[in-house]
Amino acid sequence: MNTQEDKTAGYCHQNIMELDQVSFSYKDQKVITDLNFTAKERDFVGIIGSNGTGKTTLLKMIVGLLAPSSGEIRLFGEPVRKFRDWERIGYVPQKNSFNPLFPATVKEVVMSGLYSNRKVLKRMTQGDRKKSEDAMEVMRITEIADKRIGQLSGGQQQRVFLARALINHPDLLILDEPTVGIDIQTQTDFFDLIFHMHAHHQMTFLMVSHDIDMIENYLGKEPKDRSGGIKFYARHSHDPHCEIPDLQHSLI
Ligand SMILES: Nc1ncnc2c1ncn2[C@@H]1O[C@H](COP(=O)(O)OP(=O)(O)OP(=O)(O)O)[C@@H](O)[C@H]1O
Repeated sequence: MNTQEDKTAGYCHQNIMELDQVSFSYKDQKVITDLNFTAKERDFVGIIGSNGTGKTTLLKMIVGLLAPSSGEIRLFGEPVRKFRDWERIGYVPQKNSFNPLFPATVKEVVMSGLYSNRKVLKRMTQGDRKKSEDAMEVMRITEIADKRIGQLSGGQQQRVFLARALINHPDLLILDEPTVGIDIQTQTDFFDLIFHMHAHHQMTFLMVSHDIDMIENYLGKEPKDRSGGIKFYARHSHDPHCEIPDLQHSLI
């Protein structure tokens, strides 16, 4: 018989992202072969591998930008090709960089996260504005909200993309080498912030990184799984009551 604690633990450990015998080829070049892995709710998964092992390709498949050649990927239990609940997912792709002449402001880029992934533009509500203000405050970009994105430094731009990914309070945050081109202090602040979010929020993270020291410090020295050239490091955060503080909590 299940105790209340078992039920709570089950609720906190749902499968968020499953790779089931996933393979991928670009034309004749086989990049990923029979990959299996499951990320559970509140896992922080670090994905490590040499250049060209297919990490970015894997993330693109997970967010539905590429389809596997064979096998299946499931998000929240549903095959990606049928998945429609994209607001539950935040994605920060690799090496975002804007043409300096790109006219959008920081605020506009952050707010565009509300309409990501196939959602038709609609009128801005008071609630939307509040979400945007919260996300900018968490990423400490409120002061530069009216600046043009193309005029910011690489580190500031990265914070803007993170705010954009966070605006819908995603259950799953997917980051592709988020600290490339960012100075050491900003990298440290960034990792402190996302590790804090992992520890205190009901969020799951998938992060590709070449920063093996940072991965090992937070996720341990032994990968949970490996396949081809890709290693998956993982750490689970879990409190017995599965409480969800609001996003502003991350400021503290
Ligand atoms: N659009 C594409 N068309 C053809 N081949 C591609 C394409 N994108 C990537 N590749 C090839 O697929 C392989 C895997 O690329 P991918 O970018 O997924 O690797 P990665 O592990 O993310 O590498 P890195 O650590 O350098 O970012 C590489 O050999 C790359 O050249």
